[in-house]
Amino acid sequence: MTAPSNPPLLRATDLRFARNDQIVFGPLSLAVESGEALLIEGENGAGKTTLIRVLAGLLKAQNGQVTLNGLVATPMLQATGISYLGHLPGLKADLQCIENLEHLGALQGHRSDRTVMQALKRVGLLAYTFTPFRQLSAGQRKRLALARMWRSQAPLWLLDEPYANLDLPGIELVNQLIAEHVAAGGAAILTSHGAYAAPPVRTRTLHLQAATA
Ligand SMILES: Nc1ncnc2c1ncn2[C@@H]1O[C@H](COP(=O)(O)OP(=O)(O)OP(=O)(O)O)[C@@H](O)[C@H]1O
Repeated sequence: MTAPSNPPLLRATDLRFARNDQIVFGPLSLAVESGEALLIEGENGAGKTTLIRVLAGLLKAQNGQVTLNGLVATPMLQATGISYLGHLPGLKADLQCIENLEHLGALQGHRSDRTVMQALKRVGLLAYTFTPFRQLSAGQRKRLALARMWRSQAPLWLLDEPYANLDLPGIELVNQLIAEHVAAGGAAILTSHGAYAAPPVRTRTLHLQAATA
């Protein structure tokens, strides 16, 4: 008798999303398991952001189902199981870097073994600890969003264009963070409009093509 295998961290089945009767993607199915990454590729407008927002529970698909660890996704399961890094980083313009991480950690929970200062150091922002978010460059903002994700307890990371605005060390940082997270049993789904970077881990690729109405 074979041992039952664990369900994937996330499985999407027959997902289809349309706006005003115009299909954006689908129906499509995908899964990501503990210990791997899934790269969603596609040109501008192919629907990558839309798909990742559906997976995060920020948009509702017309058809299909998303499960997390075999359970139908609910807002509660998505809030605890998923850490989402989107184009808008969800950080407060008037708060300092340290205040932003403290605020979000208190609100969303955080790993007890990762302090705010460790997170700022990890992403190369120690010198900006007391700088208000609004004064950060685009790449520094992305780094702060990565610091929030690094402290998160969620096993599944959803990263929308994580390499955008980052210099080469920043791209390497994203890859290292994903590699460590995946090696520790987590999983990551990330989007990219070009295959100019990919995490150095077991990675599956899904190619999205803009749907023609
Ligand atoms: N709020 C919106 N209202 C109407 N249409 C939208 C909205 N957001 C996106 N779209 C459309 O949905 C399609 C998919 O957009 P999406 O942002 O998911 O693409 P993408 O693959 O992430 O593109 P990019 O690589 O440029 O970020 C595009 O045709 C876009 O114009």
